[in-house]
Amino acid sequence: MAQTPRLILGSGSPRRKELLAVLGITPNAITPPDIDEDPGRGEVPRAYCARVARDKAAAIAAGPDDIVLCADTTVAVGRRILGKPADEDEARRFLDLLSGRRHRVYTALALRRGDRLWERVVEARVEMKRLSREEREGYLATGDWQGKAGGYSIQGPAGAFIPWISGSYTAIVGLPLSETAGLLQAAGWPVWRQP
Ligand SMILES: Cc1cn([C@H]2C[C@H](O)[C@@H](COP(=O)(O)OP(=O)(O)OP(=O)(O)O)O2)c(=O)[nH]c1=O
Repeated sequence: MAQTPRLILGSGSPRRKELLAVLGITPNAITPPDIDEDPGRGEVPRAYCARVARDKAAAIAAGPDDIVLCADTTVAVGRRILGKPADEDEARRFLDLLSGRRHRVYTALALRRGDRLWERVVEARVEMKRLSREEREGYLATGDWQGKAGGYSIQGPAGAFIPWISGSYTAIVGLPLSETAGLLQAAGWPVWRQP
């Protein structure tokens, strides 16, 4: 029987580690990628997100038989890309943009094993209620916006601002479990191995 390959989670996101753990998967190593996440000129959100996930997977050092799993989550308002806010002011501007409207959240997966690559982009739609000043400032004061694409996290206190989603909840949190399990299996990781 073929040996189980090593799995490297190429992500410093605690959410991605926790979501993998939901599948009973503990990676053999966790290596946060160090790449330039600036969007290129004219780059549209979906293509940007896919490209960043691919760049992350390419940047992680791994053996030829290791599986590298990387992801990127991007919030999009029309053609506008909202990444992780640099500071509270930027988070405030993002929330003002998102308040009272629907936006899209893309999470791109990139799995690499040697020179083979498996990719998926998962799209979800999210509605944020119209925020009062008190809600916005109260949320910003929690600090939960830090390190979150679009300046909010649905699994945190900002969940109180999200009355409706369409698509995968786990994709919004940062790792779509259905597609992740599918790609891991395609790359040779026994997700449903019997103990
Ligand atoms: C929209 C949204 C994003 N997020 C998070 C998921 C991602 O961690 C983060 C987007 O940044 P990413 O660049 O996708 O990931 P990261 O920098 O946290 O980690 P790494 O690149 O090392 O994998 O936003 C939530 O946790 N909840 C949400 O509702």
